Amino acid sequence: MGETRRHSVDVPITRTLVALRRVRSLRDPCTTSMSKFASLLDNVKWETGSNNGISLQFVEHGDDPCKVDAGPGGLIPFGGSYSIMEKLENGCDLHKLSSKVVDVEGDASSRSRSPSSDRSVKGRELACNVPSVNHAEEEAASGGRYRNHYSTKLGSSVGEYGSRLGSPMTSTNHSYYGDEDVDFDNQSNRGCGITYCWSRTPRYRGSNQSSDVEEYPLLPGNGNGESDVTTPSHEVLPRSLSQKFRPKSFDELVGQEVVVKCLLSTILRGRITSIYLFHGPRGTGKTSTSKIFAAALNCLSQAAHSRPCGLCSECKSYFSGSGRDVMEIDSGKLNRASYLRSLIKSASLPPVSSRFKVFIIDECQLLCQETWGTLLNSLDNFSQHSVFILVTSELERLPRNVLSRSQKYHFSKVCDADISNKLAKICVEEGIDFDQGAIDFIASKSDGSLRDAEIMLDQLSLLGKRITTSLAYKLIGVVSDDELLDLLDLALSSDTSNTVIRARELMRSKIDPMQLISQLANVIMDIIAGNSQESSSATRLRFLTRHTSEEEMQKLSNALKILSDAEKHLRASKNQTTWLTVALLQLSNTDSSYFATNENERSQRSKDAELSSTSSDFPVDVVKSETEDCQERNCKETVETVWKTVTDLCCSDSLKSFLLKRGRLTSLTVDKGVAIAELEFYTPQHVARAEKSWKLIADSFQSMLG
Ligand SMILES: Nc1ncnc2c1ncn2[C@@H]1O[C@H](COP(=O)(O)OP(=O)(O)OP(=O)(O)O)[C@@H](O)[C@H]1O
Ligand SMILES: [Zn+2]
Repeated sequence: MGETRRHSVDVPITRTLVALRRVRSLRDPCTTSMSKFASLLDNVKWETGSNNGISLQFVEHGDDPCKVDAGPGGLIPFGGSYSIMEKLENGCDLHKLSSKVVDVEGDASSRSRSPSSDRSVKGRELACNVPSVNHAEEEAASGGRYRNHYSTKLGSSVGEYGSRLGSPMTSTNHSYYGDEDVDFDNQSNRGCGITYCWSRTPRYRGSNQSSDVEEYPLLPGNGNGESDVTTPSHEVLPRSLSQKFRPKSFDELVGQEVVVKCLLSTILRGRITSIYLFHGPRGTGKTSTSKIFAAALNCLSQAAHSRPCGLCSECKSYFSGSGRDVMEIDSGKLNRASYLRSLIKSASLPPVSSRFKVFIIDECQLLCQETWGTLLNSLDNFSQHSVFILVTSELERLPRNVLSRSQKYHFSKVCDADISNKLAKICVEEGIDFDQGAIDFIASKSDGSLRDAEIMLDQLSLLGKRITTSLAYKLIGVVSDDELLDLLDLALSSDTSNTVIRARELMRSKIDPMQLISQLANVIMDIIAGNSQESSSATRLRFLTRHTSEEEMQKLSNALKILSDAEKHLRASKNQTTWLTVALLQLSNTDSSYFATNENERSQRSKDAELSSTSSDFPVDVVKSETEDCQERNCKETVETVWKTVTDLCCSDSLKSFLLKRGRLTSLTVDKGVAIAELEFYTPQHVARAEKSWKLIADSFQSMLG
């Protein structure tokens, strides 16, 4: 015991630790939907490394262990009438048209329903505004056909945009889908960043484009000093299912019943306030709702509950993109002083031709403090007819005084069943063949975001085949429930080597550790909650029959605890594959002491960890000295588990029992593909014996670490 020797042996590993890299989780709100599929590519890249190694260090127990260091336009208003747009399309000179636009504006502002001519309107009341257009007549003339038109198209016209039941738009109107293009186009054209909503085309910016907002004041050309630029039109087709199926009426919004009810009631009662704040998770319909609400505010339909009707002149001009009183504001640009000034000026003027001038500020969390301050200070100067709709998915980033002055609407995650229904409808409309299981699976993986679900469906539909569950599994990069249950079964049955083999197989080829852990946790929760009985596969039934006893249920709930603790641990770890494997090997325990919660145990472990951390200098992802977090929790037990696994994996029984009896693992360090294991033995003889078998021991470590 007095003598201490340490031996370091480098053993090449043939592969890198595949799972060191993490694919962003499907549940990560910042994840763009396309990136969810990156795991497929990642796996390809990560198969190639071969220059890694395991280093084993043999140390005899001793008082003085000697250390061996190994290194490791303005609202470019549309001309206001189709005649002008047509002229523009035909190559007419824009500048010559400006006087015509003013004329049109003049007409518009003299209409009896225009609030600009009704300065006595108090508050923001809707009810008294009688449309100058005979709505019933108009409906008879054009709209009566509208719904029928849609229903005849349903399911029959794949690829024909706008063929949507209940939509306020005509099927030939493509503009709705184009608005995202418009924004993009604005940016690429250095435009002012403000667009009319639902516009049909990217905006014409005039011949001398400039990013200076003063050249594109937010003022329409209605005699109030507002700008008069119109745009030529070209059709913009939807680029994705989610663009194509953006809801255009309250009816079409999925899963936001409370919000819809409140907003409809607001419209019915005519109690319109000046700031609305739509917040909630991404892809749940906030932006769509802001547009629908903006349209509804100006809709001329007598039947308030059916606003926006899609048929009146206001709706038509809005949906066609020629409306001038609803503006989408680019939050980034609004931080510019000149741009902000223009907006404030515009908001203080009455609408051009509609009841309300609506400013939709999407991603408003991007506004800086000064911008908020200026906006709020100017509120009193704003027209009674200016309405702001703020949209954000990061409520916590908004100043408190903004929150307190807004009417807030929370958009909740859309439930899986609603998402499934919507996807199924889209498939029927688009003529896409699908398995219900695949649709349900997509819904369950979209974390309440209908947009994410639609994007997944879109991508699967590109394969041109029937959308099956296994196709969905492959594309989304997750493992099937059956595979999960198999793995869980092995882990719960203490089948160490097969657990390790199966887990590594899955993580190598299909899924990253964070995702695997979250899927395992979900499957366990389903089983505990008894949600898994319907349409159970043979594997599931087998699993259920094997794990029904009270003790098994206890194991499952401990497993859940272990996995949830391990997930936190994994987040901070560079070697996720190893630690997930270690966590899996703990699942067969009937107590959840692996990640102990007991304070005494914790502090004892902490001491152990500190002690052991003095025996190595490797500043990396290491059991003993990794992070305070790790030290606090479970270093000792983790090391013990790793050691047990490694010995279990030894192919020689005598070596296995020798290692278990005479030696122990004191630390394991993994850094940049190099693993360093530090072993202790009772006597120099044991060290010598272990040295003779170093290759076998290294092999076991290699199997364990992948
Ligand atoms: N509640 C919903 N009802 C119907 N469609 C929805 C809903 N939520 C999202 N969608 C679909 O997702 C697309 C994007 O929705 P939208 O832009 O309104 O979401 P969002 O909540 O504003 O997202 P973000 O916060 O990322 O801007 C829509 O075009 C639509 O196809
Ligand atoms: Zn209308």
